[in-house]
Amino acid sequence: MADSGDWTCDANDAVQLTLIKPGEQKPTTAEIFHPQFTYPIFGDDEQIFGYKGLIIRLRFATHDLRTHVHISYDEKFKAVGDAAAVDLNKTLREWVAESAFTKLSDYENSVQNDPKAKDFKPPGKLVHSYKSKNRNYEIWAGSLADNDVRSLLGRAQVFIPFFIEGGTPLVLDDPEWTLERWTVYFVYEKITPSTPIESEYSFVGYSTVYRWWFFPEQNGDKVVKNDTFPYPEELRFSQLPSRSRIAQFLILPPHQGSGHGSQLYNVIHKACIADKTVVELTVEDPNESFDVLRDSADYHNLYHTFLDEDININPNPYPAGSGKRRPRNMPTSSLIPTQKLAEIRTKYKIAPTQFAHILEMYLLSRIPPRKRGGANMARLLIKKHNAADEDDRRYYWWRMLVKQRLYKRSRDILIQLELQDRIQKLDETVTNVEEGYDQLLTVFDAREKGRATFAPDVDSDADKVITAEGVTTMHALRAKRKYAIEDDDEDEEDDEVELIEAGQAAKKPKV
Ligand SMILES: CC(=O)SCCNC(=O)CCNC(=O)[C@H](O)C(C)(C)COP(=O)(O)OP(=O)(O)OC[C@H]1O[C@@H](n2cnc3c(N)ncnc32)[C@H](O)[C@@H]1OP(=O)(O)O
Repeated sequence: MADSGDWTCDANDAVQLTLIKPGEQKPTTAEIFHPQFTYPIFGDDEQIFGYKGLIIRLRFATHDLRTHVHISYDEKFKAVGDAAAVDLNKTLREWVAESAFTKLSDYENSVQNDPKAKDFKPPGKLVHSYKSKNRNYEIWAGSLADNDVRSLLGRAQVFIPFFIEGGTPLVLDDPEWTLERWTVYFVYEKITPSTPIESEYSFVGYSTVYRWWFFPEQNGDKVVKNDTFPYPEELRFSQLPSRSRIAQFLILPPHQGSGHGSQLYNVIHKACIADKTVVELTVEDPNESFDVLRDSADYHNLYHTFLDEDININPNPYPAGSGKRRPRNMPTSSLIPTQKLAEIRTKYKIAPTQFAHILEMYLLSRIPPRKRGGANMARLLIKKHNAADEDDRRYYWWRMLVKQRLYKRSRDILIQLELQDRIQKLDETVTNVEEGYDQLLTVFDAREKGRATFAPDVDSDADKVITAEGVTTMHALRAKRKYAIEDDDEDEEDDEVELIEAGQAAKKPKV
């Protein structure tokens, strides 16, 4: 039997994703890129056995994403006993629609001579237009109950196993009342066609958002009603109070890092704010890159409101003459304007934990860096809220506020620790949180000083940031980013928060 190493190839290299459009004589390649993951399709090792020179090319038409699968190789392993080459057609059929397994010439012909392409418009309604790097983009949105939205999403979902870790494609043949809960946003570049038959639209990315039942807080007595079930026709699930929940969010690799993710997130966020039935925007199992995008967008959206409302930590929360001894309870509502903050959160429809992160980041930004942590810490440990300098006191209270939130969310874990260990664990975690915020703030504040818009201005070179160490890039800062706490703002009640060791990055697999 041949050495298996010779017959095994890296699935991420073997799979090529290609966007194609009509050319002079035959279709040409607009973009070509490789997947980030293939483990859902080919297994954890992301290896394919049984081929030499294997190329699995998935072609997508730039406008409507009609798909084609083409497999080519130099040699295929002849089965010996149980050892046989992976059955690629069978494996891929679980992920790609049957219509993609046609003759290449038929597929190319359908792209090259599609009479509808030149009039193609993305399904749904145009909800936003913007420019990035002097190119024009549009965001369209439609209900999943719309056939055209559903069929385009069906094709776009092929990208999920390749780019969204743990993501699963949506079931598209659910009953209409449940499809109505979903809105799909498509991002397209609007191009100038180079041939008369080419479409003006070229796919960039998409997101799916669904309405998630929100149980309103009951004031007073709860009343059990004897209403009829099923509910009357007029009661639409799409009109009941709900949270909006982002489920899938993808910008294709050739377009990443150009601000499209931020534009798309802001459009979804604005739609939530405008919709009276939506209480808040939440996200299903965000990954770390999505968290950065969301933190960045939410920080910039809230920054000016916090500034206008002069949100800051009150360095003197205790009434004058109350003595040196600190009362047992945290004076939270004297430290920060809790009522006003609750109003801001409700207005912007940001989920509680996410709002707390942004607020903590903002409050930290109001304390001069030289007053935070480091050499100052030893003095602060002794002086605490009695420190002479008000920024020292603010920093002390900032740490206490973060500890308070962490403690509330991690109480079940923390109470199992000895008091000293508990204190130490909380302290380490706050330091870790602060470090993560600090790195983000370097970038966010640099951007705020330069410009400040609701929707991010994506035309300038925001990737370069000046820090104490000189000019660095977003990428370098991102690499240093730490997630100190694993938490999920959407499931406040039953969520277990894990305090993790400093320097350990939390990964949240999507399930
Ligand atoms: C709910 C979910 O589906 S979670 C899964 C999210 N999707 C994926 O991970 C699929 C693959 N990746 C992507 O689709 C994209 O890279 C996204 C959606 C994560 C980001 O979209 P982009 O268009 O590249 O983001 P955009 O250029 O708008 O940048 C937004 C911010 O996030 C930061 N960012 C972008 N990509 C990354 C990344 N890979 N890691 C960390 N930060 C990132 C940017 O620096 C930027 O910060 P700034 O606003 O302060 O400048």
